[in-house]
Amino acid sequence: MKWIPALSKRIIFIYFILLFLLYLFYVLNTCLVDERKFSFKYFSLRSHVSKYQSVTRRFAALLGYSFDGNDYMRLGKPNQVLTKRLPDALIIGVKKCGTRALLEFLRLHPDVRAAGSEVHFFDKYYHKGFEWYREKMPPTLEGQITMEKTPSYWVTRSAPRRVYSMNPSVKLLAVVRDPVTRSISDYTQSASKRPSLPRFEDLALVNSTVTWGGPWSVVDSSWPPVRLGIYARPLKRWLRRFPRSRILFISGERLVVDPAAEMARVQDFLGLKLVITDKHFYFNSTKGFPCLLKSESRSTPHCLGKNKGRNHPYIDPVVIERLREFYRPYNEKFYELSGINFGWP
Ligand SMILES: Nc1ncnc2c1ncn2[C@@H]1O[C@H](COP(=O)(O)OS(=O)(=O)O)[C@@H](OP(=O)(O)O)[C@H]1O
Repeated sequence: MKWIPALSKRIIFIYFILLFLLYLFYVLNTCLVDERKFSFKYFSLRSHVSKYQSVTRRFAALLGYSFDGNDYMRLGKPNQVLTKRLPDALIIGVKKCGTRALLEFLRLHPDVRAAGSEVHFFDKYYHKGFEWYREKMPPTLEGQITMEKTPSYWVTRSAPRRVYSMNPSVKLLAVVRDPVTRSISDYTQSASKRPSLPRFEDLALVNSTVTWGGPWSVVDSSWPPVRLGIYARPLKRWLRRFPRSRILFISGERLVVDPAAEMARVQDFLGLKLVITDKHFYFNSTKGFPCLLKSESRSTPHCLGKNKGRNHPYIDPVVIERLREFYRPYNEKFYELSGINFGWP
């Protein structure tokens, strides 16, 4: 080996050291990406698995990784671990009351991460299990709140029990709105998909025969757009599982008129620092709704989609009045149960 000059020897030595370090990096990386693969590939012994799991987990923790049941996840900065978690808070309803607006506004907060689309776990996919549900959640850092919104939870009979079994201290948010406007909004959505739908007036009232006065029309409380506005019934079910202090009621009307004030209540309820303020909103007079100056995904001003804030059809005032009379006792009951008088006409 004398023929190799001293400098070249040093270069070859450094080259092998680098090669070894590269190999070490590869092995560690493999073990961080899939610890089972690591254990079987390098030791082929089942008994080694748990031992190496704990070793690799400890090592991963040192590097700022964490194991979420499937993968090791990490953020660029050390000690910041991204993990998918079950929700800490849920927007449980009510359909057509402003649930999307609430979620989009909440997403402006750096400490909130939310699933983009409705997950429907507690109503449709409960049989898939909590691991399935967790997979649907966005990865969060420790201290961040995981959320999702599915308005149909509000009226799903089994939802309160199921949500309770996931986490009895979960925080619940319910947006509510004048049930008459809500019913028209609900109808407008259906009519936009089915233009041949009968008039609102024809669906909201149903003929009933009373012995002393001939045919008479009454409010059809079984028609879903009407039925969903009876907020007191589902609330009773939620209150059987959760104390009232765990449910925040948000006014759909105030969310439009003064979004910053309503969002201040929401942030306080969720234990978040006040970040979302009036600086985030502007009123778009063409749309007739508050829109966002910027958001997590877009740096330019934008409104919610065109399916939010639709023009409602003209409804016969007589039918509106009939609906108001119909809802009045239910609204009173709802004010009593929620502890808030929403002042709906
Ligand atoms: N900022 C802003 N922009 C647009 N729309 C807003 C906003 N804030 C509240 N709203 C009201 O939200 C209504 C839709 O409610 P949801 O999002 O709960 O509907 S859904 O249940 O998810 O289909 C929607 O109902 P319609 O007006 O009937 O479309 C709006 O009145």
